[in-house]
Amino acid sequence: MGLGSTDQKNKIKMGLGILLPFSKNHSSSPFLYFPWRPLSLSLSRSTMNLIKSTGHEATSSNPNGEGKRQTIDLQNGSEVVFIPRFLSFEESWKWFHYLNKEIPWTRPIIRVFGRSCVQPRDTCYIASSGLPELGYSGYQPHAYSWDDFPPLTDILEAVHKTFPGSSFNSLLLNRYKDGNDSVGWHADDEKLYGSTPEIVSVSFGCDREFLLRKKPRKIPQVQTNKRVEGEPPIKRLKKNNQSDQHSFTLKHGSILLMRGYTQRDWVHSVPKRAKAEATRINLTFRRVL
Ligand SMILES: O=C(O)CCC(=O)C(=O)O
Ligand SMILES: [Fe+2]
Repeated sequence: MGLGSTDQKNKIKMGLGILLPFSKNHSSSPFLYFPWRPLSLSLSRSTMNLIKSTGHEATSSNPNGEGKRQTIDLQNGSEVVFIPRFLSFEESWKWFHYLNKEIPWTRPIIRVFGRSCVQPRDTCYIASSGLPELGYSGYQPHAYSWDDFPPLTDILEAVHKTFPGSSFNSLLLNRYKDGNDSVGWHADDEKLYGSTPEIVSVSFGCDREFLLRKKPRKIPQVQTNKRVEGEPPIKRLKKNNQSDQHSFTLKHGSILLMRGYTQRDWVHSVPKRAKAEATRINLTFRRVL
């Protein structure tokens, strides 16, 4: 069932709202959703402490610059940038409907901890020609061409404008049908992205929580009396503290960038959420070296 129906849209957790007919300029969606509640960014307190607001984002699609750009310093060369309203609601719905309908979504079989299972979300992969092939969890997605989906070059351009110096050449798309779909803890640390990849994530549809957690670091055991002479020190996992985890609510039209050593030192996930009853579509832009 598409998201064009009133029932489905009412399920989307963006606050209560009213549905108004779309103006004649907007062909792809019959409705425009107006939230009565302003968008708010939900972050953990530890994340709030680290946030530096660096001004308002004013793009052609968002001329009022309503979404504040927030830079979260994760320390040791890792950083996240979050812009809650990268695209307007209206424009984001157009993207949602286009992607939901036009992308050839598949739900592949992947291998996790040595077992085969159905990936708990739909996916599709687009890449510039001539790049090395992507593979993850024993799955090698077919690489579609950007020319197969011409509108996507518009959003790619907007992403490049928002993050000057970025130059993405591939896109992994995810579709979470409802709160039962998810992505488990992982880092996008495949060799083909290099040691400090920039990964940009644009979200459409249902709000979902995005979690970041520092990878546990092995430190030498300090209690030397437990050591057996001649053997290397026992390693134990350092306990994470509050600043080692962050939570973002990725709302319709938001954008999140991870950069620096975030993929080396942190893992991220979009966990299952019983309350998420509608579909979310996510675009992750990457640069294959
Ligand atoms: O859906 C998201 O926001 C994250 C997706 C993700 O982590 C990935 O595709 O590697
Ligand atoms: Fe990821």
